Amino acid sequence: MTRKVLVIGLGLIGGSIALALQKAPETKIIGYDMDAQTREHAKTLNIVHDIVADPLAVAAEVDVIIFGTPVNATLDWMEQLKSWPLKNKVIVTDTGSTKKLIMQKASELRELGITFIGGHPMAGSHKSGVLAAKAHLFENAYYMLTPLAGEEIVHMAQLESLLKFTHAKVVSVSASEHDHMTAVVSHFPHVIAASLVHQLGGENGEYPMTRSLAAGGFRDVTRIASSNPILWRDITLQNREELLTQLDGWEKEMTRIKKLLMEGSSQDIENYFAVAKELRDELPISAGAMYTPFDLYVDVPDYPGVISEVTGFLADEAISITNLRIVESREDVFGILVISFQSENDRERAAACIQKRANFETYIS
Ligand SMILES: NC(=O)c1ccc[n+]([C@@H]2O[C@H](COP(=O)([O-])OP(=O)(O)OC[C@H]3O[C@@H](n4cnc5c(N)ncnc54)[C@H](O)[C@@H]3O)[C@@H](O)[C@H]2O)c1
Ligand SMILES: O=C(O)C(=O)C[C@]1(C(=O)O)C=C[C@@H](O)C=C1
Repeated sequence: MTRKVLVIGLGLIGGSIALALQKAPETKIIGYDMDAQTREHAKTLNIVHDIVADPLAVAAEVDVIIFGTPVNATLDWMEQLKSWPLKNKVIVTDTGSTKKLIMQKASELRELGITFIGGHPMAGSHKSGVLAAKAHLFENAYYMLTPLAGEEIVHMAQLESLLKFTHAKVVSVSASEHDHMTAVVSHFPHVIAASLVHQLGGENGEYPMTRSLAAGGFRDVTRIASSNPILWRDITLQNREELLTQLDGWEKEMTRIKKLLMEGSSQDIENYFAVAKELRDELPISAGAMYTPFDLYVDVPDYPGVISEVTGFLADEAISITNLRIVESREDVFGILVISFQSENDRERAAACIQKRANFETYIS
């Protein structure tokens, strides 16, 4: 029997989930977005199998509903769900970056016999919209589920059996743990990134050249400030308390730095950066769209043009690469070229292509 999945909100996240879940057997993905052009793109780019102009039209026949909408819009949809003619066994979930308010609303749905299990894939990008969607966006990323207390194991298993096609690492946490942890690693850094950009904006009058000098460091630290403001407005409103707690901690940290700058010895200052470096270097490797673990090591002989030769082979076979670097660890006539790919499949194709075309040895670290 075909399982029907309705995805509401077909932007970066909803579109990526829809693409990933197309790999699930006997599963039909139906999409809805409030934006007509997004619906059109989703259909022509085959992001969904079918598109509807009104989700209510298919509500009674779907087995799973996934919200890929900004978190305040998700709350509105959850309210509307209460009066929809849903299947008894429907499982409803979301992808939103905040969970406490959404799970409060989920308790109201439970009273009406509707199963809602909160979800949040910890991968994304500053890009938004359906055109940025990618099937592999969640590969190896954490995917947090926030079930209500006492959620039936069979419901969890049903949802996980579908989400496994995202190739994410599914974990369960409570809604309040979720909102605390994401405030630390995602929501508050977002506020800081935006504040740094505002601070740069303040330089425009007297030092207009400053913005032209914003190179790697500033760009790395502020990339996320280019995200969709509506998304972040909603996240901030829903996780305001945790953000205020983070802000208190940040103010204390800034006071510590101020004291360090005014009174600290050069050793104190060095220690401050050394401890930060150690903590940062120990972070587990990130997954998701920006960082992929799909590196291929290639032993390449040291002659001019060898790198463009290798990348040319890959281009000939339409294998896209996400990053490229050379490891300078040896001094003999070979070097190690490290090429990153978006997926396991791309890496396997690349290894086969390089071995066939150049017979350079390839290996995975
Ligand atoms: N961007 C990220 O990095 C990221 C990562 C993980 C989770 N999330 C969460 O995923 C959700 C979607 O984020 P996104 O990055 O895909 O945003 P997006 O802006 O790319 O897409 C949102 C989509 O929802 C549609 N939409 C907005 N309001 C709607 C409504 N009321 N009804 C139907 N459609 C509506 C928009 O037209 C758009 O297509 C958010 O809840 C966000 O918190 C985002
Ligand atoms: O990589 C980015 O651009 C993101 O902002 C992704 C990011 C994050 O902060 O890590 C943003 C919001 C999400 O809810 C999950 C992931």
